[in-house]
Amino acid sequence: MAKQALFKAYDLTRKKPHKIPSPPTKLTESRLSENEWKVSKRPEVRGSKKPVKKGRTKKSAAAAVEKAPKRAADLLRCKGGEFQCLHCEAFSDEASCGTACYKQFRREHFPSDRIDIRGPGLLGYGAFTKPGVTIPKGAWVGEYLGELRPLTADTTSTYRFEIPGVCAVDARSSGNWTRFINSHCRPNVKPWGETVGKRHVILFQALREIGPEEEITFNYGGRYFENAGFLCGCDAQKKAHLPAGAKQTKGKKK
Ligand SMILES: C[S@@+](CC[C@H](N)C(=O)[O-])C[C@H]1O[C@@H](n2cnc3c(N)ncnc32)[C@H](O)[C@@H]1O
Repeated sequence: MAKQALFKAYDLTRKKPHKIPSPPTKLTESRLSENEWKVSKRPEVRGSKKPVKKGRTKKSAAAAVEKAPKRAADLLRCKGGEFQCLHCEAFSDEASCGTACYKQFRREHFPSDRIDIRGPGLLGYGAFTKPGVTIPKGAWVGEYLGELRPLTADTTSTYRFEIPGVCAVDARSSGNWTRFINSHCRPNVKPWGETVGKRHVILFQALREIGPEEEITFNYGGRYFENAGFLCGCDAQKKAHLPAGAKQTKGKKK
């Protein structure tokens, strides 16, 4: 896959391709805007909800909310002992599980030479398996990477995924091939929120065997299309339509 081709994108609203300025392929620690975090509510890490103590002044509660994280990557770190690592199956307070688990999981599951980015087509660019590549049912095909942002910041990006209670991963201007996965009403992968090496991750898993040169898709869901203000244009139906499983919201159809 040519490096340049990776970070072209298709803007359906302007109906033309554009290039993304800075494409770090690693989950980024850059662009962590202190101000963005200051105005946001501090993300609440799952399982770490502490009741506000009686007698705590409004001022000190506000100070806790305004403290920005030192590094974006720290946000993904699991706290407490209730998470089980998908790789080593240890619970997160056990010493054996950590960065090594995450690295090993990535090496084992995500060989980089399986995917091509093709397009632009009707839905812009898309992610396809390369000729000769077959992905078995149940395989982990990739991790959704991007900039880590507060849950409350800029919810308009159409490349935004939420890790509930943790933060949002926005692949609008950086990410990996998974940012090119289009939506389909008969998808072949599904996103999961998982824990690998004491880290919150969003992983895609094959729902069935995926053959060579097949487009990789998942169902973005009704809320995505409702927020984005357009209908699903996948080829499961002849006309633009509500995505499979979504309920019609009165007056929203365009
Ligand atoms: C995460 S991006 C996928 C990659 C995008 N096609 C590109 O070229 O960069 C999501 C955007 O792709 C387009 N898209 C993906 N699936 C679609 C679908 N089923 N119907 C309409 N637009 C879709 C929309 O523009 C959407 O905002």
